[in-house]
Amino acid sequence: MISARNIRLTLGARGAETEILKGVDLDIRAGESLAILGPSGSGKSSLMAVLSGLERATSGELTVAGVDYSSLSEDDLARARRGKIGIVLQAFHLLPTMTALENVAVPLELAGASDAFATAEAELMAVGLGHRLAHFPSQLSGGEQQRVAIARAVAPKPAIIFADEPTGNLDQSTSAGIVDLLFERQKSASATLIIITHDQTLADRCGRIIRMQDGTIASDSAA
Ligand SMILES: Nc1ncnc2c1ncn2[C@@H]1O[C@H](COP(=O)(O)OP(=O)(O)OP(=O)(O)O)[C@@H](O)[C@H]1O
Repeated sequence: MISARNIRLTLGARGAETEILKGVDLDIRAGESLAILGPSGSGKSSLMAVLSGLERATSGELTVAGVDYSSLSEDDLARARRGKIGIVLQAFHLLPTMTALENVAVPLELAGASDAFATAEAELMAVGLGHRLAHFPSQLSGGEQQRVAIARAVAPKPAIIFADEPTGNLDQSTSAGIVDLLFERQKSASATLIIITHDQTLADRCGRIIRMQDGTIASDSAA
């Protein structure tokens, strides 16, 4: 599903560049669940940004879901990503002026789905929010907002779901429910799941754990 060879990422102004990813090699099979662990600043979010097509690698080869990302422009990357990749972030990034239903349905509609609202409603029911469709983000708890974000990420039936610290802003019992949901939705969509986390218990639920250290993969093992 993902094949990365010698991925390097350098960011910053000329003369003050920082090499953030220093030659990452990684293969991820379809349907795998993978946790990315590592100290703050080791490059986890940067690796996710490159693998999900949000950021272009400075050099290296990258194939995602059969598409050669290394040769695509930023615009083509955005097109390649659409519908194929779902992203869940720590800060839920819901649009405050839209209801829960609209937050899930509108991106589907923009992507051309004819049954966007029906699909969005079904996804929100699946994450236990059938009774909160007309609520705005400010009227939802943190855990509920993250459920909406998961429904939004999964609704287009992406091949890959990325989650960056999906429970970082939630208390422990809410987190457990969110993690259950992520794995359940992954199974139901037969998607590949890649989670960045500092939580060893969450990592242990993934089939595979990689550890980043200073822009490289320091270890890669079955959980
Ligand atoms: N635009 C940028 N320009 C220069 N350096 C950057 C830029 N973005 C990130 N960095 C640096 O790249 C390094 C890796 O950052 P990254 O966010 O990928 O780490 P991380 O492992 O996800 O950390 P955390 O666990 O704290 O989120 C950090 O040292 C960061 O300061």
